[in-house]
Amino acid sequence: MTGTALEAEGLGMRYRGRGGGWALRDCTFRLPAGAVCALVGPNGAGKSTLLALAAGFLRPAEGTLRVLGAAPGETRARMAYVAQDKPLYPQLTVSETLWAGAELNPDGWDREAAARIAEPLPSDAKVRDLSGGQRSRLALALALGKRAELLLLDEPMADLDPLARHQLMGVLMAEAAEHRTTIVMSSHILTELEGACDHLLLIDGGHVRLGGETDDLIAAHAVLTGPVRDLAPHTVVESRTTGRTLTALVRPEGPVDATWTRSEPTLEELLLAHLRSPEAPALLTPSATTREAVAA
Ligand SMILES: Nc1ncnc2c1ncn2[C@@H]1O[C@H](COP(=O)(O)OP(=O)(O)OP(=O)(O)O)[C@@H](O)[C@H]1O
Repeated sequence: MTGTALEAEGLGMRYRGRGGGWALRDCTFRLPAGAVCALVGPNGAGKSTLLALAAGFLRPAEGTLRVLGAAPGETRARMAYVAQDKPLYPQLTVSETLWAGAELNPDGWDREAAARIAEPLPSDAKVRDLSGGQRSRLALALALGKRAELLLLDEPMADLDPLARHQLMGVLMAEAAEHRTTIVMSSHILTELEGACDHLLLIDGGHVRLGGETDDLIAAHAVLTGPVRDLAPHTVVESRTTGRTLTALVRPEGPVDATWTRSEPTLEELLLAHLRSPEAPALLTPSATTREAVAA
């Protein structure tokens, strides 16, 4: 195994005052260093909680989370975290914010990377007068300027217009490729993730449902169409019948009978089928499986 960016073992988190409900529970997975990982799941799934735990802003109620090989709080200098509400100092201007970023990161500030992202912003404008999308751009400029090994981005593109989204996604991907930066990015916009992210972590109801390389997760599934009959021995994630035709998304267990018409699911089909079928067993590819889980 090469380096590990994130490794969770039995990770659980509950907020005080929530009547004992778990925001995350029994989460065990690994994310290799250098991965560009989409963190997906419905509202309230636990995505922001996981990112805040990784950033060291929350503490687990149970289990462990290692970030870049250490406890989360110990690696803050090596990672950048852009929270969902993009906290910035409202009274500072854009250029003062970038100046503060440079001052706070004297050893590794990448002025050019930050300036490239912040370039369309009015440099004299106060942060409090920026639009939501402009604030997102400034927060990303700070994150990239830090030249971190790990970027934790909570819905970074949500407020951005399509052109800005496209441009910034390109910058992020170039960053990841050039510096082998690990990126974990939560998003609800599947089209934004498809093609950009090589890894996927699907969380639902506080549990990890899918984890690993996107290509491997897709390859582990098949859409089968044919006359209605038993799908054994395959693991069925979701099936539906229209007249006499059965269509199912399965994890093939051994060869697939040639009487089925078989196709590869799209990423969206894979995710939606799992979200509609909470009883389908979780699947982690080998790269997402922790050492402990392998040993057990
Ligand atoms: N500060 C908090 N206090 C109490 N409960 C919280 C707090 N933050 C989150 N929760 C709860 O924890 C669970 C997970 O929330 P979280 O924000 O991590 O989900 P999410 O996947 O990021 O959702 P979204 O896609 O809506 O941003 C939810 O049930 C939410 O209500």
